[in-house]
Amino acid sequence: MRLSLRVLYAARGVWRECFPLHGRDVARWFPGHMAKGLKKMQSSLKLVDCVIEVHDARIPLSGRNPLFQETLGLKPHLLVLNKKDLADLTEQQEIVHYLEGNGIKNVIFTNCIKDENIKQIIPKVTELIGCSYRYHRAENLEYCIMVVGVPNVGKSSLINSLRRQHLRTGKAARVGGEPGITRAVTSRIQVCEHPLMFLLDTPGVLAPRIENVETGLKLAICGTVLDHLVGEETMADYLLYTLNRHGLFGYVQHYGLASACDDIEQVLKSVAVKLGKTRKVKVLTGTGDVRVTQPNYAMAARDFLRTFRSGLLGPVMLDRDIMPACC
Ligand SMILES: Nc1nc2c(ncn2[C@@H]2O[C@H](COP(=O)(O)OP(=O)(O)OP(=O)(O)O)[C@@H](O)[C@H]2O)c(=O)[nH]1
Repeated sequence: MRLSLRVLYAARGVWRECFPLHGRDVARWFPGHMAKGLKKMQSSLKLVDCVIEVHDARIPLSGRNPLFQETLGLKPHLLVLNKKDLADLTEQQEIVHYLEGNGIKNVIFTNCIKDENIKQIIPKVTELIGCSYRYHRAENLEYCIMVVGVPNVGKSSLINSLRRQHLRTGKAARVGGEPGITRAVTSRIQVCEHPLMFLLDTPGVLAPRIENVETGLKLAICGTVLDHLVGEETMADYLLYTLNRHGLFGYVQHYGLASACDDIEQVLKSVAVKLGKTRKVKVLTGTGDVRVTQPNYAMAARDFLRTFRSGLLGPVMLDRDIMPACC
């Protein structure tokens, strides 16, 4: 829900201009152990004709792992921006232009839950392979594609969606709401008969160094890192900051709040009360212990994030702040 211009105007200056980042150690959220996954991918690369990189359409310009390009970059590359149902793609053309300017020429926006645009993938991949030199694989009539990406962006869902569309068959790759469901580079999974095409699913691999804390927070609210590593209340605060700045006030209606607000404590308190998520805590007073009822902020933060991730607060473009005005 977008509020009327009058209300938005009245609220101008109320929202925070920037998110306080002090003291947040992004390195702790993204431990460097993921290099192992990348090494495995490299060793399978000689079997591969094309790399499909899946990323979250809500963050099309940030949070991708630059090592994919550096280490797997010799192969034809298709960027699939998935979860388009959750993304505000009003500026899709500008995004595509910007990516093109950065050397990413092949981009498809998908929704793997509803199989949207999935049928464009195999023809595109076939075309890319057709234009490339396949080295020792030139005689081989079957294609092998590696699917890479940061955790939880929908790599396994994409494989399952391709199989539904081209083979009319069910699930082959495990899907989950948390990052880290795929643990190893899998054996080949067939996704198409004509041309005969196989995919390798791979574990999600984050960049060893995230460029800045704000990118880290965007990746976190999109669910690419385990929530407890960042802290649900910090993430809820960043989400609130973003929604307000973008004029997305769906949360006010969703939780029946009196008005939009930029104070996370206030919002979580109202959410907790609304959801009946309170808890009794013991307080030591001068006359002894008393039990008081307090809002359960942690449960409220969890619900706020879950609601956002399921799309109930409306589509969002988290990279709007870094899109150059002219792109
Ligand atoms: N709304 C929406 N959700 C999606 C879409 N594609 C996948 N999901 C959900 O995103 C979550 C992660 O999907 P997976 O396919 O397991 O992601 P992954 O990249 O293989 O995850 P890892 O194994 O952790 O690397 C699941 O809850 C999916 O149902 C989509 O297009 N739209």
